[in-house]
Amino acid sequence: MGFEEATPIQAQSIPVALTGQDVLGQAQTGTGKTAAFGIPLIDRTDMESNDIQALVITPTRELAIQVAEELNRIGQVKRVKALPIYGGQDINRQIRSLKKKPQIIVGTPGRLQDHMRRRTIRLQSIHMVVLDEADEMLQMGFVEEIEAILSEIPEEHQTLLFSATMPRDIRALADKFMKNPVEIKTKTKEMTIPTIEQHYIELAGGQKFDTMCHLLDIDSPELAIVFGRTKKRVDELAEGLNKRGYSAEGIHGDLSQARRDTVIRRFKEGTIDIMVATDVAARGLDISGVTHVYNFDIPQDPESYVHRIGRTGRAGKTGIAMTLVTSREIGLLRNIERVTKKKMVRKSIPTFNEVMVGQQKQAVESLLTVVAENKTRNYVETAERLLEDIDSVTLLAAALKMITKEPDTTTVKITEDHGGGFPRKQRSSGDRGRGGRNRRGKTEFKRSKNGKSFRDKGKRKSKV
Ligand SMILES: Nc1ncnc2c1ncn2[C@@H]1O[C@H](COP(=O)(O)OP(=O)(O)OP(=O)(O)O)[C@@H](O)[C@H]1O
Ligand SMILES: [Mg+2]
Repeated sequence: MGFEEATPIQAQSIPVALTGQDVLGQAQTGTGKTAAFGIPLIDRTDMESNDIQALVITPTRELAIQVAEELNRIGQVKRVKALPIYGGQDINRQIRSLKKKPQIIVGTPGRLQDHMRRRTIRLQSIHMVVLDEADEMLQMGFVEEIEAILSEIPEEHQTLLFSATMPRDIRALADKFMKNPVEIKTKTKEMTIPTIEQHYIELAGGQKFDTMCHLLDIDSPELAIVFGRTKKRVDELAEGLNKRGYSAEGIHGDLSQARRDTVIRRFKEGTIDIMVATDVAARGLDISGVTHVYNFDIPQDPESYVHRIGRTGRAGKTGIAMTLVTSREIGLLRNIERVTKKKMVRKSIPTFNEVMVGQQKQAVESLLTVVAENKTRNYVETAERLLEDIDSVTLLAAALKMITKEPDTTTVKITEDHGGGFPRKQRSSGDRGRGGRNRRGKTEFKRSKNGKSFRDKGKRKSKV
């Protein structure tokens, strides 16, 4: 895979996990936790057996796909097969793939339970379980589902639990699901990666959109993720950015899985360079080339912040994170700083002049590239003729004006947002917050005509 040395979390976890002990592993975003649990999983897979031997549970579908891909890369030589099983994908197709005897399943809780109910997945031979982003699954209220899944797994199994954040209540989960876990924490003062520059701008809600555009103009990110608080805002933001001439697409839990897959693919290939997302894309996603993360809306809790900005600055790369915050939300920002033990640098709203400077810089770069290509012969005669009447500075300035993208002022309306202010856990059940994920629990339990539960479907939809 081209890795030259193990990252600290890998160096510390792999030997312990290889002995079969339970591991509770915490290390910053982008430091290779997937391989930290993936290498022991692959190593401890018995190729003589045709059974499913390991189960990885992830909070989102995209993460299930990505983790399965990474496990397949790690297991390539040994020929270990990992299969992602997630909601929104044709279940019959998954049933067919399950018949091909993968040794490892990577799944989201809801769909895993679907397969358990249909008896299309056998968990009786599993001896390794990984909870990736364990604290998020706890936060999303997946504990019951995970318990139900684990109850079908033989008592004798190893559990590996990983995340970049381990809030205190994760202990309860660890106590519930693990046996004397070895706790491995890579030593760092700050919870965030030092190579990510962290900035914030304090502004009024109504200034956010223009400011966002100006930042994009100045920074000209290679790939950027813009996080919005709700699905509706993500839709409006993506649409607004397109109106202003940026190539952006939104991703959130109300879109079809096919659409979500398309957005991720187009973002990875660089067909679009801005992905606007809810927290559905905050965890675990490893997309190279993400140079900037913008929190159009400040996240509700510090963990969410850590994971969101961790989509940049991965595997030793640098990154820039910018958070837009209104004055009434400044408390949330200070709380994030306190928990991450890292101060964000305050920036001011970019001025028109700064935007112009940024845009002109890009225009000059394009111009100089053309100069370097040395293919302007066909234009020389015209240029010389023009220079007879107009002085060179005026002429060049006019050409620059033509190729410079001046700030676009197309009117864009983003619905005012009154949602911020409380951490997720404290919010009331009517709050739309993170896609209504807290509207969960038994009250939503419904039965369809054929007796199958719709509950998971509804829950899953609202969560991821
Ligand atoms: N030993 C290594 N050397 C170099 N790169 C590595 C190494 N191990 C993993 N990577 C790469 O680093 C990137 C980040 O890894 P990974 O996604 O596992 O991070 P993570 O710790 O799980 O992050 P997050 O907390 O965001 O989920 C991946 O592209 C991975 O292939
Ligand atoms: Mg990860």
